Amino acid sequence: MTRSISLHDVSKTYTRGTRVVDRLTLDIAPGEFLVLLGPSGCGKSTVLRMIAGLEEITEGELRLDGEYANDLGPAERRMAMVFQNFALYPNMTTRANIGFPLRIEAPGADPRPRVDATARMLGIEDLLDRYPAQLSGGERQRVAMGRAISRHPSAFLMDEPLSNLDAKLRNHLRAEIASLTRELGVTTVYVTHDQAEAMSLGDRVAVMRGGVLQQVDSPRSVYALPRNVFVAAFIGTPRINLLRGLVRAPLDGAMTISLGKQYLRLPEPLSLDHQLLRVQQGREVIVGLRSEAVRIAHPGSARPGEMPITGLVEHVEFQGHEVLVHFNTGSRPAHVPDLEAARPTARPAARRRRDGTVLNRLRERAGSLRAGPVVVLDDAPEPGPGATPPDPRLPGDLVVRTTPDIDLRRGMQVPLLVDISHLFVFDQHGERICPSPDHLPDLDE
Ligand SMILES: Nc1ncnc2c1ncn2[C@@H]1O[C@H](COP(=O)(O)OP(=O)(O)OP(=O)(O)O)[C@@H](O)[C@H]1O
Repeated sequence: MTRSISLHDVSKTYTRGTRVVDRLTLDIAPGEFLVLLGPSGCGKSTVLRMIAGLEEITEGELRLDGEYANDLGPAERRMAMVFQNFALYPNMTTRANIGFPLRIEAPGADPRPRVDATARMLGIEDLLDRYPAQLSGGERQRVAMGRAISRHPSAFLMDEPLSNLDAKLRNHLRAEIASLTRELGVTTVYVTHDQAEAMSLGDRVAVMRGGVLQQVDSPRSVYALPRNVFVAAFIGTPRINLLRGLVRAPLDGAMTISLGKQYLRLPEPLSLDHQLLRVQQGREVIVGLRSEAVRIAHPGSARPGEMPITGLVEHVEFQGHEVLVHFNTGSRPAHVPDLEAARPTARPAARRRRDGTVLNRLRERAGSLRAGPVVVLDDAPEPGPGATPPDPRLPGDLVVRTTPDIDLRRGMQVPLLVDISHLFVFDQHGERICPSPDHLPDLDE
């Protein structure tokens, strides 16, 4: 009943010739809950609509249970879609709304038993005689879910189904959706731009940027082993700290990563990961530090693997159960484009001219939107004297989470310990190099 969904090299080009989904390959197992996650406009809904049959696939293949399915009509796919705007018929009661797809599917058959069973499952039996206008947002969404479930579909396709609801209700329904889909064991593809929602719901999370799949993995893996800085920055709250660093690996001294005025000394003996960093000697890299990698403490209390730096308090964000402290450590933050926007920013004209190979020209002509490297450090402008930071709302270069009992004020110089075992290093293009990727880098490169 429930089915596997495979997309192989699937692209979508709308009439204007822009590729909004670019060579996406994804295998979704029967009964799996897969979340498509990414910023607004990155192509998530388009992927969902191609799976549903509501949008034609420009290139590539869709397979349902291994069978070629590009040309199947939406009804033949036996999938149910739930949208954010619920789309209930206003002139029908809850009973009629839930029973509607059943009446279309099997005219003449009595939909009551299935409608009643569905309403029982969702706890909405007492709402069966009400019209949508007489229901709250959460109740309407439950009815919409009921309509999707009653047909016993082979897959659920959900497009931001909770985004119109308030935070409390969203959390509640999120838990309901998770347990319901698990109970039914139906393959589910769920679209959201909310990383917390993706992490709490998905068996796996597929992160997209500019129409291109960046990584598909378990929530734990996308958090702990993000493939690139985009994934690292998109997932996790507070957002990972990304600092520009320089690897120094003298033959006769300790290996360090300098962060502007300070440096992190890598503990000896060097781990295999850190030994591999030697090839980056003299190159700029991006250091990623999640909030659990840094704590406020004196060097004397350092545990093995923790290295000291200091930070100047620039801003203290009180959040009740915790405090986020924004420090200035004298390093330069690395900025990741596209985190909120749809498309990778266009590269500067001068650089485009230099890259004018036949392949690149052909690619451009084909209207390809294949998202390029996430960050190219040597393209980033050097801030001149007196230059304003790119995001004036976020002072400091390092945000550290702490308990509310520590009294910190702007202007204080504070000792910090960095846990090197939680250190991420990304190369100039934003690809993760430490912890090392599965495939070791080509040292001759
Ligand atoms: N019918 C269409 N014709 C032309 N362009 C379209 C069409 N539908 C979507 N697009 C464009 O395709 C890109 C991807 O849109 P899509 O709705 O798939 O993104 P999304 O990631 O789901 O965004 P959101 O979270 O805002 O819904 C966007 O740039 C959008 O403007």
